[in-house]
Amino acid sequence: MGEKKIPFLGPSDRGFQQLWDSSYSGLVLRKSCSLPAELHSRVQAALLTLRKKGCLLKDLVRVRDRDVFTAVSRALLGEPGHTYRYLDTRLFPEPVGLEAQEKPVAQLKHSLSDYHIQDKEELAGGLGCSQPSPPQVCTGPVKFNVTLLNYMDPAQMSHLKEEPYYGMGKMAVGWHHDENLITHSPVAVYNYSCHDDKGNVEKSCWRIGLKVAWDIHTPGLMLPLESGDCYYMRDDLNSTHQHCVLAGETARFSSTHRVAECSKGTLTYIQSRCQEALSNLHTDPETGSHSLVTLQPTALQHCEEIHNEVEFEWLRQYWFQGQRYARFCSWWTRPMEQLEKDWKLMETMTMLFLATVEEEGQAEEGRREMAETLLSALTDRHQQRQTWRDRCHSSLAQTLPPEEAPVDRPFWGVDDPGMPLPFDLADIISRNVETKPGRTCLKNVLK
Ligand SMILES: O=C(O)CCC(=O)C(=O)O
Ligand SMILES: [Fe+2]
Repeated sequence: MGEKKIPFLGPSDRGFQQLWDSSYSGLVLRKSCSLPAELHSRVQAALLTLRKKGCLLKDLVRVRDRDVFTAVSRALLGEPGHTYRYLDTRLFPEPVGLEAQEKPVAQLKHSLSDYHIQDKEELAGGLGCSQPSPPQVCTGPVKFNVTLLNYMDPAQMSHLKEEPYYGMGKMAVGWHHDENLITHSPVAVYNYSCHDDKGNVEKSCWRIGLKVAWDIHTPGLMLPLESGDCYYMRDDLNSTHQHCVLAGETARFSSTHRVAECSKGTLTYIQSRCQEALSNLHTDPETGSHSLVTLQPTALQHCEEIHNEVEFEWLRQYWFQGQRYARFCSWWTRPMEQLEKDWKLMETMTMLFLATVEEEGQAEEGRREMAETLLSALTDRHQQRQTWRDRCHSSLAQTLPPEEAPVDRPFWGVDDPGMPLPFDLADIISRNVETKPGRTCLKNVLK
């Protein structure tokens, strides 16, 4: 309040184009008229159908250790088994049942992929439809692998934050860099403002705000969007700049296309990690009893890391988003069951590991290291379980209808005979950091 704002320029300001060229050259606008009318109508119909089917939901994300609902409602479309992670939330795209709606969006994606302008001169032409020159195809084809759809109706929002630094107006999405992308991933965004009447004054239409990161001298840039317009963030624009979305007066969809960094974000990846860990578990074919193949500290550490990864990056992430996909007959149901089975075997592995470390009268080499490894993995697990419990039971989470409410899973009671270790690891941790005479405890080992 009363603070001095940094200037920003819009299209009607002098020096706008010059500022764009000099400080925002990775931003490219592609006017609505450059896409076929038929594609517009198919994509827009698909977006409206997704809204009608209730596929677009607000995410309960985490920003600076606090839970918040996104102001926009979202849906992730993507290749089966691929996920997209942002704001401590892993989104699991749901291909089943949405296919009819996905097709036009996939078509849009291809169309946006093909269009990769080399010539920045295009920009000037791009602002009007007068220059029909076909866009140049870029150096290499872009393969967008995730599409994040956004939707917001400002009329339904009781409160939207004011853009704080420049005074650009109300924000639907605050300043951010897009996360979890490959380096220099282009981001292509299709803008569909419902019932957009042309000739809108700047204030009432949807706009994009851009700023140079860590810079309070370069003026910000404000780009108004008409329905059907697309914009691209190219080169390193997403990492060197931040962007925000400024709300107009109408309901509005955006279809955002990106190249996610998914080396650790696919179902195949986590399944193979689980296999790696489980290769250290031997099951006696006669008795069915379990034992660890190797007690090498590095191998055990590796297993405990995978254990935490599958529990916190997959199982809890998935269940935290509740049953929201269940009504579309989730593609993820079976894979998640299998991951949970694998995870449960890893609980057995940790139990065996713990038993070895706590066993009396053993003086193996590497025991100290084993003890340290175990204690650090368990402490991490314990803290992360607590964080997920808190997230699941937060007051915001309570406001969700039952079918969307977060589920704290896996969870089990103190004396669940089916589980090798307790859910709450506090006792194990504390008994192993306390000195207890006559027992070989981690604390003793660590001395
Ligand atoms: O809706 C837009 O134009 C962009 C939204 C955005 O920045 C995002 O989803 O990351
Ligand atoms: Fe973004």
